[in-house]
Amino acid sequence: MLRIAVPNKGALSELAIQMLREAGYRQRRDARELVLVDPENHVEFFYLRPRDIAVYVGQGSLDVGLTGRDLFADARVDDSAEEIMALGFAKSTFRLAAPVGAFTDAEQLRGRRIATTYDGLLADYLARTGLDAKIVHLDGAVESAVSLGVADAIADVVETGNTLRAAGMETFGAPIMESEAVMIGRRRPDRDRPAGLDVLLRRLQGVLVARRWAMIDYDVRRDLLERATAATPGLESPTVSPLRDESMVAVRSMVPIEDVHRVMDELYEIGARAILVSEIHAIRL
Ligand SMILES: Nc1ncnc2c1ncn2[C@@H]1O[C@H](COP(=O)(O)OP(=O)(O)OP(=O)(O)O)[C@@H](O)[C@H]1O
Ligand SMILES: O=P(O)(O)OC[C@H]1O[C@H](OP(=O)(O)OP(=O)(O)O)[C@H](O)[C@@H]1O
Ligand SMILES: [Mg+2]
Repeated sequence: MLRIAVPNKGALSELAIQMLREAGYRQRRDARELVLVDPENHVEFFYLRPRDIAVYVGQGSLDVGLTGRDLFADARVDDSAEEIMALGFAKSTFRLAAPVGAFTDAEQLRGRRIATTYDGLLADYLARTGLDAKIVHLDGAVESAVSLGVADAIADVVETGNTLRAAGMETFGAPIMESEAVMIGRRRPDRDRPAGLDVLLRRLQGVLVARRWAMIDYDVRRDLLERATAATPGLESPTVSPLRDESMVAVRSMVPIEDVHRVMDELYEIGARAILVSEIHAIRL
């Protein structure tokens, strides 16, 4: 049975569980459940602290796990585990920040104190850039570290920047890491690939595509077909079906969700009518 680690709380947990549900797996209903077996799919889910997931996968206790790229880097288990798929949610950047106006460049942190909950990630960054600074480890709410005098700057997760702004802080220097939820797995030869892993990855890939694409249908005059299908090339090639009115055809194609309205406008201009867009629930490419 494939053993999969899933975040049990925090920013990743609900979205990870939702994605696994969309991929057709059973998920726990009660937040106190620590283990859940999905016998039909031959997988077993272990609900663990997001920070610990890389440790379990790195040690080989579990086959794969959903975690954040930043948490994975922070755990420093790169020699035994690797990122196998980016999952497209919980996107954030890991950045340096300080009270507005305090610093403009990372170089200015030489000899200063930086507070973070991601010591490993920060230490690797400091080593990589040859910056000699002191790391102050905290457990959370690092935005208060500077005003309370335990650090000169912080290194933390930034999404909207609202938390920083509310604390009177700003980012400076280049981002240390672009993060998002990822699937990690133990490094091992292909022949030792655990059963069920390929199915899991194909299903998750399907969810990612279904989230990015919609289905578009429309009717158009045959003589306008070339122009219309140029606007809706789809993933492979649009389906064109005859209509009872032989001067017309029906077209069905996939279209990126962010382009839906622009494409509908374009099709209407070309002369297509009865343009309808529907959601894709699941897909296997
Ligand atoms: N506001 C956010 N937007 C997007 N991703 C986020 C956000 N906050 C945290 N994350 C991501 O979630 C993961 C860790 O967050 P989570 O809240 O689960 O842990 P934590 O904050 O370290 O722990 P805790 O909240 O229990 O102290 C990281 O991968 C991080 O990049
Ligand atoms: O840029 P923003 O959109 O404001 O998001 C970033 C904030 O979100 C996370 O905090 P979380 O809510 O997990 O609280 P925590 O400090 O307890 O981890 C992170 O640690 C930042 O503080
Ligand atoms: Mg948090």
